[in-house]
Amino acid sequence: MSVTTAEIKALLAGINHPRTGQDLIAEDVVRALKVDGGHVQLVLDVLAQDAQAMLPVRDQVEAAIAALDGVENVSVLLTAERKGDAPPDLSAGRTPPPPEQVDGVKHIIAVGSGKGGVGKSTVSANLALALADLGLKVGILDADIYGPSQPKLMGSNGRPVAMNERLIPIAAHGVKVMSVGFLMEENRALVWRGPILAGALQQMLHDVAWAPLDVLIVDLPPGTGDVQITLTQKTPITGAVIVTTPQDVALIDARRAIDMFHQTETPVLGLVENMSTHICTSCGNEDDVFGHGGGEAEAKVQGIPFLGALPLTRVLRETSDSGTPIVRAMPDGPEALRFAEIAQKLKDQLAAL
Ligand SMILES: Nc1ncnc2c1ncn2[C@@H]1O[C@H](COP(=O)(O)OP(=O)(O)OP(=O)(O)O)[C@@H](O)[C@H]1O
Repeated sequence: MSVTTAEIKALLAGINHPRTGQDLIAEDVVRALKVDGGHVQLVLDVLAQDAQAMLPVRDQVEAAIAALDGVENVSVLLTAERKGDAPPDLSAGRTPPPPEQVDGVKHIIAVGSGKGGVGKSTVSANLALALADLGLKVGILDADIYGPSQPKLMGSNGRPVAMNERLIPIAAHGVKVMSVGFLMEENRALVWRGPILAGALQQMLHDVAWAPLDVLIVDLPPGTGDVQITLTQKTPITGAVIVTTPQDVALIDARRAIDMFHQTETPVLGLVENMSTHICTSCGNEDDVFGHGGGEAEAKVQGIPFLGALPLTRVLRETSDSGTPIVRAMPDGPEALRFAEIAQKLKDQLAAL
């Protein structure tokens, strides 16, 4: 039997924070808890002053979860803001250094979402493959610190090797892949948030042998934090694609993400509504259970292009879990065709620039 989120939370409520003596749930340090069958993933996000003391707690949590019935593997990431790190400056009148071009990359498209779990990584991976199918040379940079999912989605477990002081991205399904997940493994005891993390992103842009690429898709973490802001300030981005689900709460967060891109003068290339409708596995019936259309309406209000809607289907999830995204696994299916349409719209936009 699979482990449940409630069991994990109960376990975390039995482990105390070393400084305050409160349990980890009460202390509110648990982030991004994900239970997917026997796979458990979570982040302990702590204050800088507690980082060292929390290292053994991270190990303790990992061991305790691993010992639960039904757990196949577990990943506990410890993150902290470094003391003295200045927050990114978004104030008007700032003079950020001029953005640095990424060698041999024509266009960078950032894929963002206001809210986690809306399918941003799934969309990034399939969009990258659909763009490659249109004849473009494509790369994916997975900058999602809280849950780097491209290695799993793209079925790429290889380790990038260095050549001439640059990391060679992993080739998967006809595109190049680099993930913060590949970097974390070496130093996974503690990941500093904030500028350190943003620095890792800069490294993945500039110290990776991407060239030649027509498009680099950057799969951003959800929300509007340091990574997103640093990327938009330090790198000339062609534009951003926002992924949302039709639910109101996701749309509110999508609006925030759009607003951040506007503030940083990053063009928004369009909005994708994911999990728009549900397609029944047995009968093929398309059902409006989530009230589809919210994304399209929001795009209209925001004055940005609506790129398309993707259904929620079991095969979409299964193909992602198996490491062969649906655009490759079922290239003639309805989902792949919708990704192809979205990719074509983006390609047309890029050509018109
Ligand atoms: N259209 C869809 N149909 C079915 N399952 C989907 C669909 N889109 C995404 N999923 C599933 O939903 C889960 C979350 O998707 P994904 O990891 O792409 O989201 P995310 O927004 O990148 O999440 P995070 O915030 O954790 O980075 C995954 O299990 C994925 O397979």
